[in-house]
Amino acid sequence: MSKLNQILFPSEHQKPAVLVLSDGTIYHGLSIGIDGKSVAEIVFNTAMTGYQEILSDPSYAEQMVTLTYPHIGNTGTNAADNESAHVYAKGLIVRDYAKTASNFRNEENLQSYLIKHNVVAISDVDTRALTNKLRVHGSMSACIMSGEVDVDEALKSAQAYPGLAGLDLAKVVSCEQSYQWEEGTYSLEQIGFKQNQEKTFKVVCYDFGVKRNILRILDDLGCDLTVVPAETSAETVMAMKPDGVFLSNGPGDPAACDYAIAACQAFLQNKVPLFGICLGHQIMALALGAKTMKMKFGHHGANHPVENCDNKTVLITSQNHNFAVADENLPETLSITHRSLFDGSIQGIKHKHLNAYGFQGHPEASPGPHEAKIIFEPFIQAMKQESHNG
Ligand SMILES: NC(=O)CC[C@H](N)C(=O)O
Repeated sequence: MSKLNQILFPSEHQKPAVLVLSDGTIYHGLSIGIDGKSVAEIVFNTAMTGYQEILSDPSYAEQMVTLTYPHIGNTGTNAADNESAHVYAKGLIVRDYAKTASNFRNEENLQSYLIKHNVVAISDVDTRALTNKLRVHGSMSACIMSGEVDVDEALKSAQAYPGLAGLDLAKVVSCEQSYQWEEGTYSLEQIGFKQNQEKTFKVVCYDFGVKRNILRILDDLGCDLTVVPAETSAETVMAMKPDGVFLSNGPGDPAACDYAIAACQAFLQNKVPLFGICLGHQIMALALGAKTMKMKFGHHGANHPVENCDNKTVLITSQNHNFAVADENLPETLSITHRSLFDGSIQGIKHKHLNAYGFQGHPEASPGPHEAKIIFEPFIQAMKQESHNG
């Protein structure tokens, strides 16, 4: 098939697909992925761009994503925009799949990308009605079936799915072996990733499902990065003599990651500068004695306003979380640095006496606005200060 045909007619004919929610709601549509069945928790994401980065964000393991932006597929996909080596989302739900991908960076249309990565996906769904339902009722289990469709079986599967609470997925998606990361952020001028030579700090990054753009930003900021598997002990990491430890984003319930909470407590005891993003922030909070809770429908999007509690400035942030640090019984040693302007939930914390910082949103964006990049600064400053102190 010629490239033009591939773009205009991504499949010979479109097969039927169905999305069934655990409350019995049924949406019929068309398959834009593989034939098959997928069962997971369903969430909605309000980002207007970045479907490829969303699909390849490991934090979406065991979730299927409905995108509220109606036209999906218009910019195609490319190798540079993957946030990891796989697609982790367990399904994709869209309103209108764009059969023509038009972008100078396009390498492969979304449908063949989905098929290549074994994703079940459905288009022609009333995603506005679906999102309204999820907002009112909260997250639910759901099943997508495509190709051969059996609504009764889909409903049974959706209702049997237990949900995310209590699930430790960080160690499932984590890397198997440690590795060095040596790549900066993407430069449109260079049409490629920056190669930064100057490395000032040795940082060990716990991979709970890390997004590549976090590593790239840390690389830009002068960090010599060693990425380690989720279950690496604190002793192993301390033996590497890091200037700081970074705790990544990742899927699942933070309270189930007891090994990571224990490692984090050891770093706090040893006064190693710590910085956690999303799951990493939640794990750090748990290590410090805070509690986490499951939210009604979470935060997923690239347009979430977050207030800096000190100076009352607002950041528009990228978000993807279903759990949050609870206000109740927050230890005295922690101060709240940021709150969501949507629902008031805790979005940032710091320890009052140690160099330990957590941010609930995704300051690396990808997709999303870049203004939250300043969130990396306190960690970098803490490592600078520690190296001055000796
Ligand atoms: N993006 C993330 O790191 C998500 C953290 C956690 N799994 C949550 O859903 O809240």
